[in-house]
Amino acid sequence: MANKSKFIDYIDEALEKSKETALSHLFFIHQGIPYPITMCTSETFQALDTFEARSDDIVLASYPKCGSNWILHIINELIFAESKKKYEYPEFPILECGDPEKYEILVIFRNPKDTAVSFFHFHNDVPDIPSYGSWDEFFRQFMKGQVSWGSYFDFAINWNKHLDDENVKFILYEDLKENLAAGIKQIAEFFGFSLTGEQIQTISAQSTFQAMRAKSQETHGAVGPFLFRKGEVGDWKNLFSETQNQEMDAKFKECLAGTSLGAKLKYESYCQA
Ligand SMILES: Nc1ncnc2c1ncn2[C@@H]1O[C@H](COP(=O)(O)OS(=O)(=O)O)[C@@H](OP(=O)(O)O)[C@H]1O
Repeated sequence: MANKSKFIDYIDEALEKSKETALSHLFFIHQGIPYPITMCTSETFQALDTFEARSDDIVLASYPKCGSNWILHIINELIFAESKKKYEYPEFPILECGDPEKYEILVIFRNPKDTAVSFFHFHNDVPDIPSYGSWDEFFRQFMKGQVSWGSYFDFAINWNKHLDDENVKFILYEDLKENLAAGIKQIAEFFGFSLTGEQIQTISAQSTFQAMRAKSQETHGAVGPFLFRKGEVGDWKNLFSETQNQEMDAKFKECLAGTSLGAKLKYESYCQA
């Protein structure tokens, strides 16, 4: 994250607002989806209606807690390796709308159980962000899609329609964990960056959870160590009850069984093993 001060200023401001916000007052609804009033405004959505992308823009789509900061870091390193230019964010780099046809889009997914657990910890660990009464309460809201940025499953159902589009590249968090260098190579190839094996190895070393967590205060400010919390696959086993497992398994089946995305998420390996 190059232009750190603006990036961190934005996060700090959102945290400052969160301090005075009760969970029951956290959301405003835009087109049926809850967004946190501490980070999004209806004016931003309105302004984005007339947003025009440049043909070489890169767009990343992610449900919260699926690894968006991980991918942003990798993209920055790839751009730096290719062009020797450190990308400077003029603003906080999250766009909520726009015409996806104009971009090459990376979409990162993570299994829904670990995503929910990461999301719960973020709310309840960061002192200034409104907490849920318990994991069970968060789980109920997550399953109803009544959390910030709405339903994981609706997000997944919508992206399932676009996975095979030419301008879309799917990345799975768990695959990246399994083989970071291979994932970085695929991302580089998708964007047409021609890097040496050595450059890919260097970026891999800088993109491990430990390396990013060590720099998290510098890159993300006070929230850094909470954002880069654990970075593991299977942490859901520490919180999910048997009933919650069954409920999530049934929801996955209902929404994604037999779909292209359903297969790509490797649910049996990461959520049932
Ligand atoms: N390098 C690397 N390796 C492995 N895992 C990583 C990495 N970087 C971020 N993470 C984990 O991604 C989770 C946060 O996701 P996001 O960055 O999408 O969060 S946010 O929605 O922008 O708040 C959060 O997951 P949990 O640790 O399970 O909470 C981060 O730790």
